[in-house]
Amino acid sequence: MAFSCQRQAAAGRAAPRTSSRRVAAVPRPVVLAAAAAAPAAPAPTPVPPSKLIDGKAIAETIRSEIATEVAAMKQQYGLTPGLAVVLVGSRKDSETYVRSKKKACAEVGFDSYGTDLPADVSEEELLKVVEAYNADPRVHGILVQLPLPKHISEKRILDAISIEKDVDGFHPLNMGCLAMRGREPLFVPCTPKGCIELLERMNVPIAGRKACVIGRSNIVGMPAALLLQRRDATVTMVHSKTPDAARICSEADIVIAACGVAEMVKGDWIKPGAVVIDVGINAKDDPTAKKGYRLVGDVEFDGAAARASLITPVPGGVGPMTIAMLLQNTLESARRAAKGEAAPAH
Ligand SMILES: NC(=O)C1=CN([C@@H]2O[C@H](COP(=O)(O)OP(=O)(O)OC[C@H]3O[C@@H](n4cnc5c(N)ncnc54)[C@H](OP(=O)(O)O)[C@@H]3O)[C@@H](O)[C@H]2O)C=CC1
Ligand SMILES: Nc1nc(=O)c2c([nH]1)NC[C@@H]1CN(c3ccc(C(=O)N[C@@H](CCC(=O)O)C(=O)O)cc3)C=[N+]21
Repeated sequence: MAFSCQRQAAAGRAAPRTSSRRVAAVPRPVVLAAAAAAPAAPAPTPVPPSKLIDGKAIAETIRSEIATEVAAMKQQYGLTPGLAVVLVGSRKDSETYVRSKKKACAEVGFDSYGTDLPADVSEEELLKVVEAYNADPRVHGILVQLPLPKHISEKRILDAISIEKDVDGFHPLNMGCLAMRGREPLFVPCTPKGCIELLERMNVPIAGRKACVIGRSNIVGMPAALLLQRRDATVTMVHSKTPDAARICSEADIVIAACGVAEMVKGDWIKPGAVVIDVGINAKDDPTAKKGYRLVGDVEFDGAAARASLITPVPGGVGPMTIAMLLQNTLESARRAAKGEAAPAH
């Protein structure tokens, strides 16, 4: 197979990178909840703002950088980046994510295209939709929202997305290039890319540090470990069959938690001074919350924050970065199209 993943300049590689600029100062929340009335029970010590990695603010900065580049691209090439989002079925969480992706597109000046299909759509029908977007020159990125219904082969659908429009970075050729030395993927998966971007924008050194990645999924844990390892961290991966996860985690300078188990990573799993990136998004019953639940991560926040030097909150940490990275990948794809870079044979 004549295939090259090597056209992308920098996304999967160690710094320096050109696709995003470092922010000089990261906006931090300034006001701690004022203790107007003393709480009846002792509340956990508030986390100092200086410990928080404000993913929401960093993602906003990135989105405004992207908006500036989109305006320039429109002027220089008369080209507007386009993202196609395909949603199958009517899972509430998927509908919410798809809505926020389309809104983010509009805010930075992208065109977005959407196809909503019923949960019982056939694999063949879905493939036709993907193929139509593959052939559409207005579309620079294609995202098929996961998970797909059981009767559809995720593998077959992800394989059908043109690697040049694979802004999720889930195609096996992009994944394979990420795993190989001397190769560069065309796109790096958005969530792990967002985790690394947070570390870099917070000036957290990665090279030579010990990292622990909890979870080994294709979309988060595995590519996160590969990205850290590409930046010369020594990475240990923990999964559901790992017998001594707490001990392994407690040796790490950098922890990326992506196991999908609410608040599994406890405070005493965290080495004092470590940096904690919590990817998890879990709904936890909370009768005091408006919706009857609140979002928590895979890390028990208060306990971990007491020991960490930096930690991401949930929500407002990795989630907004995932969307910012999706926009960044789509912009990069449009830039390649504008420059007429040759398509690799595949
Ligand atoms: N913020 C964001 O943008 C995003 C957030 N997420 C969130 O991140 C989390 C992970 O997502 P995803 O990777 O898709 O999840 P998956 O369910 O696909 O993978 C979970 C991984 O965690 C491992 N795991 C499960 N239980 C344990 C355990 N008890 N101890 C150690 N490891 C365990 C599994 O191990 P094994 O391989 O052995 O089964 C698996 O590798 C979820 O909370 C999800 O909602 C996901 C995508 C984006
Ligand atoms: N093809 C595909 N690509 C994906 O990238 C993909 C996917 N399928 N399926 C589902 C997961 C999940 N995911 C999230 C994106 C944004 C937030 C996000 O913005 N979260 C906010 C708000 C959360 C809320 O309020 O509901 C936050 O954490 O602050 C979360 C999770 C992308 N995923």
